[in-house]
Amino acid sequence: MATKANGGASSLVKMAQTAILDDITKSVRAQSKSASEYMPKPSSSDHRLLINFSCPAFACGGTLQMTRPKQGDEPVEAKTQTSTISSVQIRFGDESEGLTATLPARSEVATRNLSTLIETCAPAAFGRGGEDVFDETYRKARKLDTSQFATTFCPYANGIIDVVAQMLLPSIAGHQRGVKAELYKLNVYSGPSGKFKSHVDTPRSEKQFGSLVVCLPVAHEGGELVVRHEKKELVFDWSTEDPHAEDAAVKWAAFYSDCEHEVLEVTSGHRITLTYNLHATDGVGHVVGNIPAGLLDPTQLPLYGLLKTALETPSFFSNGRVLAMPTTHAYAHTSTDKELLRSSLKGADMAVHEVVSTLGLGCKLKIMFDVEGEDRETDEDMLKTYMVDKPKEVYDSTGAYTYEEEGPLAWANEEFGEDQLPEGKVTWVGEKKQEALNIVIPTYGNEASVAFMYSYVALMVRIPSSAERMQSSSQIRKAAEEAAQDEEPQKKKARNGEESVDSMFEGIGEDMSLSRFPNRGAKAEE
Ligand SMILES: O=C(O)CCC(=O)C(=O)O
Ligand SMILES: [Fe+2]
Repeated sequence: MATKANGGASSLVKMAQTAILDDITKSVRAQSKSASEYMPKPSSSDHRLLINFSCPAFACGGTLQMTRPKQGDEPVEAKTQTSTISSVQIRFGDESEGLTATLPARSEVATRNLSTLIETCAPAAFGRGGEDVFDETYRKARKLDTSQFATTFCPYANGIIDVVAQMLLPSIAGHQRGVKAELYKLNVYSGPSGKFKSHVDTPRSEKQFGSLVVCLPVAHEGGELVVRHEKKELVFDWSTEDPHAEDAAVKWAAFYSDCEHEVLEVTSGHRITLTYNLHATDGVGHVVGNIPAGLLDPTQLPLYGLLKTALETPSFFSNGRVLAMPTTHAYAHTSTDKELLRSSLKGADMAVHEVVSTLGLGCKLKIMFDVEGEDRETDEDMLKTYMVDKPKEVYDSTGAYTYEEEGPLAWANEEFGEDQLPEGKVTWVGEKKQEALNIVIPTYGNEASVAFMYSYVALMVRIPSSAERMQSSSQIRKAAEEAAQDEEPQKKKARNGEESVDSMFEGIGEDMSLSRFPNRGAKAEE
């Protein structure tokens, strides 16, 4: 009997545990959502970067503790696990008579300047039906535009942006998207009755995915920020009685653009916030082809001068050539990728790509891989290096080779001898650093189609014949000027990525990027 009773009790315990675990699982699932739903509509060029995101929450927030100023020789306690900040300064006012409000306001002057800052702010409007509206029953606040103030507060320097990037824009396939925070307003909600009723922020760019609110250390009561998403609600209560106290802090919250949010009534004091628009960027590691015009000047890279001089020399491959340049880095891709991500080229490989693009030369990426085979003539074992455009042409969904020798492969041979490539049109530049890598890393359980592998790549650069070069040297100059000055990166990318038919690339790849040289396929334009 006793045993039975115990057994009953333990199974009840088990049932309870299972129920709790179920609840936890449901709650985690409910918090998890495809970030693509929060992202702007993908453009054709970057849609592959948006798939498979998952995000843990619709909002996140935290605290930056204020450090007390040191008293005399007093050592400051090292709080290695806590983010700290000593003060936030806001400079405002006319150029000739600008003032600085230092927060927390710990002196008489600072308190006076804080009052002047608040008085300087103008009533804040909100958008209704496409118009700016002033209606204090809906929004009672004052604001300064970014043209009217500057601040020492930097959400990058204190790590907030890193946290936001990781929480709200997790990486896919090793591609971490970057976050650009654009300072938008300084807002003051004063008690009694400062507020901003439920609204959704107006996105200010296609890539805006969220907003960041930073609450400065100024005494106030009330004014909770409530962020809602699908019947869930997060409340950020930043009221603080005494910003001089030990626990004075800067508080922050970030949330997705589609989240409805409101600022509840401030009952006393002043709730002062900095707001930022958060935009997704391609992030470090994915800038090639998307570099804003002028930010990187490829004509300053040593390779530019060398290659330009070579192109101006008539005897340099006078009949035209393809230069095959093995990359110095290996690149990740899945076994089913349709193409390699040009934008992820890095270091020297990125430099080569940018230089040849600026010089108007077509540039194609090909995956290299080695296969053990037999020399047909001597029957000897040998390692053959093949090249292929699309990973899916050579790997099956488990990451294993499925190539066919008669397929879309170009044989480069183990010595990288130029004669082995179709019609002797290719010259290898530099050395293949090591055997092609094929590291398969199963990323999501046994779903082999998303396995990753790293491959060395060859940058295939098209050198036009000297006749073509002569004809177009003025165009090269123009192209270089455009790239250095005002050409839209998208335009440049579109041109480099466009497909064309080029006899020089027959057997090497059917979709060689378009170059700026006129003697190309029908799509050439300049
Ligand atoms: O100050 C806040 O907490 C949020 C303000 C806000 O929602 C806005 O400025 O759009
Ligand atoms: Fe808002």
